[in-house]
Amino acid sequence: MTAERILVVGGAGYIGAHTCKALALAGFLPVTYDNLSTGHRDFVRWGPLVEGDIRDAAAVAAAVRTHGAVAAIHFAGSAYVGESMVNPAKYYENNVVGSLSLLNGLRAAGCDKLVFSSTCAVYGQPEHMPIDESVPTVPVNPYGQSKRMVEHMLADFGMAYGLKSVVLRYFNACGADLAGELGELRDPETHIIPRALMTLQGYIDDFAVFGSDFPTPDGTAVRDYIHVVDLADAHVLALQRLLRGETGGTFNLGTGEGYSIRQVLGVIEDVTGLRLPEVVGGRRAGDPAILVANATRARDELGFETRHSGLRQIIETAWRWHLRAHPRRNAPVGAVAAEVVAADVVAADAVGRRASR
Ligand SMILES: NC(=O)c1ccc[n+]([C@@H]2O[C@H](COP(=O)([O-])OP(=O)(O)OC[C@H]3O[C@@H](n4cnc5c(N)ncnc54)[C@H](O)[C@@H]3O)[C@@H](O)[C@H]2O)c1
Ligand SMILES: O=c1ccn([C@@H]2O[C@H](COP(=O)(O)OP(=O)(O)O[C@H]3O[C@H](CO)[C@@H](O)[C@H](O)[C@H]3O)[C@@H](O)[C@H]2O)c(=O)[nH]1
Repeated sequence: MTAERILVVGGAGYIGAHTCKALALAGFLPVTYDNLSTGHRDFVRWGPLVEGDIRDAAAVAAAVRTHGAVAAIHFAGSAYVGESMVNPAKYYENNVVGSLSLLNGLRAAGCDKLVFSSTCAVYGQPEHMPIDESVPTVPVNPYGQSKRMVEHMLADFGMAYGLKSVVLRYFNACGADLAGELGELRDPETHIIPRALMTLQGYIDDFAVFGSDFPTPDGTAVRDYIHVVDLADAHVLALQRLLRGETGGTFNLGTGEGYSIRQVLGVIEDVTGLRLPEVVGGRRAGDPAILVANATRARDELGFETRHSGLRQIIETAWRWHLRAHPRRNAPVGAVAAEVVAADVVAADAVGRRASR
């Protein structure tokens, strides 16, 4: 029996590539459609790569037809909260205009099933935690706003054209492939866990905690960190639901546990045995104080469970990946993507940086 083909849009990126691996393990053939703007050619290992942009609807339609894709998963977009505050045009262009074009391309080719990467940033800063899917969406940054607009588009396309979609609102994706094959690799890197680890490796010298005056127990922002392998598995469950002909829906994906930045950095120091600089800067514009998921609906309706999202396992897998992916101190991060080797060079280096505790 030939494997069903799934168009994985943005499949060369961090979460997309982990999902391609999970799809392959579940018996699907992932066909990655990506413009490689932030993705990596060498992350595409479980199926073919079609190089293309979501803003090219004809190319999307051609990719669906050529490969016979029965459904699509849409990861492509711009995803930095801070950047969206200073360059909202990029977010409305790539995330909103791009998604509209993608939907038109899928429709033209008769592909009527879609799983969409949304975010807890659609909620803004709700008053009560944890956040379930019925909480009103009041985004506080253009990134979250752009994702919410796409969610509306999906609902309208569902009613008018019969598109069946599952919206997955992830909280903070983190960690790395358990076998060390994939991980976070961005240039520039803005996310807290990889930035802290790269600081310990000597790649980043301006690491700071952004804000210590939030209304949280220790004053630093609280997030719900979910392992990327758990997220990848959730996409397979969502896809299978659509392929069974069941209705779509909107689901939070998180653990229900919130950790402050200080707590995260404490576990990082514990796992690595290294000390981070204690620098506190101002708040980053657009950052909510606390975001923690109520993911009961995903558990009850998708059968979703987190299996790898303990904070320690998240950091252990991320650290292992960083030791392999960034073997050369001061090398541009993107440039070493293809040379995921020589872990012991950095391991030895890291031992040299070990500070007394
Ligand atoms: N990382 C997180 O914590 C997180 C949390 C919630 C939601 N999300 C969402 O999940 C998705 C994936 O995030 P990620 O962290 O893997 O990011 P990523 O940047 O690693 O992946 C995005 C991928 O999309 C591709 N892409 C971007 N614009 C494109 C375009 N116009 N045409 C074709 N391909 C394009 C990139 O090359 C890249 O491979 C994003 O939509 C993001 O908003 C991420
Ligand atoms: O060097 C750093 C980097 C980040 N932070 C803080 O750490 C927290 C988490 O930041 P980050 O890791 O950048 O994640 P978020 O801003 O929460 O955004 C991520 O998580 C969102 C869901 O919360 C997703 O939608 C986004 O795509 C994804 O980038 C925030 O308070 C940041 O200000 C620091 O203090 N120092």
